[in-house]
Amino acid sequence: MATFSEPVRNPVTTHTCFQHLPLVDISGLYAPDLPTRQATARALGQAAHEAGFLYITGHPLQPASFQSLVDITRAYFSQPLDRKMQDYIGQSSNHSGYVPMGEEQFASGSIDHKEAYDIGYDYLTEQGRRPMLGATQWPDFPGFKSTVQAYYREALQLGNTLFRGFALALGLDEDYFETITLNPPSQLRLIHYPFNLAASDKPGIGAHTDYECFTILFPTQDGLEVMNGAGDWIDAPVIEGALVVNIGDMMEILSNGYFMATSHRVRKVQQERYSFPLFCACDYDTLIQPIAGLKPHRADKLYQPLYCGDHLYAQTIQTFAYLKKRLAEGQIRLPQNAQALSSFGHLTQS
Ligand SMILES: O=C(O)CCC(=O)C(=O)O
Ligand SMILES: [Fe+2]
Repeated sequence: MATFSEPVRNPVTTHTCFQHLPLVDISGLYAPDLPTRQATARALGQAAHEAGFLYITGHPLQPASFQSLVDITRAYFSQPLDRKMQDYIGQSSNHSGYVPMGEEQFASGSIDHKEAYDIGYDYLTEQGRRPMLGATQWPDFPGFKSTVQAYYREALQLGNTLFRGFALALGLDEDYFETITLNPPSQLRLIHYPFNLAASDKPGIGAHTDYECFTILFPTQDGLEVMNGAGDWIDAPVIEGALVVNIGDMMEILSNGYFMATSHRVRKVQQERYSFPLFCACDYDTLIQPIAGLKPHRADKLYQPLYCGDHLYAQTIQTFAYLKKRLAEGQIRLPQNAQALSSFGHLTQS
């Protein structure tokens, strides 16, 4: 296994030393009776507590939606770079568009060997637009918008069901998250890790936690690695038809450490690889702090309240080259309470 320069691991973790990710059939979250939904939520909650990462089956997304998404993404990325740069994310008003290789850098400073297209919530109302919430920059590419938007909507619906499951798992009202997930700045990324025969020890994507509440990930190839409670990297291979769900920074705060943002990275594999994370956030102005009544699970952490959109924006400013440049030139500022990269989960910056 390749060794990359790693941040320091925080020894306090709720995670077990799992050797594979747990798998939860979530079909019970769609059951008409509450006891079945509660039992499924308990399984979801246990997996999220002990591993922070799990496979889900029994979700309503269909193979045809996955296939259409992969086909249109492959077609889009096969265009020449100068064509894709016409959709460059740095020219959008709300952080959506094409992300060339090297644009995004995580804490280790290493370059990721990937390109991406970031899709936002496509918030078309004038009022309430923010740096990470507005009209998505769509490329002029036949079939792209309709296909990607259809997947986005299905996956966001699934996210709403998972929010209900997490609410039950935390002992809250099932609809606890409903009023704070009306127009969330939830991003869908289309990621392409190009074929590379010599790809042995390069990071496809460096170690990090996701910033939002949780992520719903559809990967087409192996390569994902997840850190367990012992600090070991565990392979999360593709399971046909299953999606991967993982806990992000904001769910760690909301749950008072019961769920922990979980570090992961992608090993560069020789095969061409696509992956599609949908990062499920709360509304932009939601104050993210431990939910009243939830007891603390991490003695080492006193969570500072922060606004959902501000946290996303702060982390994005610190990782995207075009925003780092604007910050250095004084055109933009970090939001108040901005956290350093890698402030959550069991990896913290040295
Ligand atoms: O490509 C993957 O499987 C994971 C991508 C990821 O972790 C991310 O974009 O945050
Ligand atoms: Fe991630």
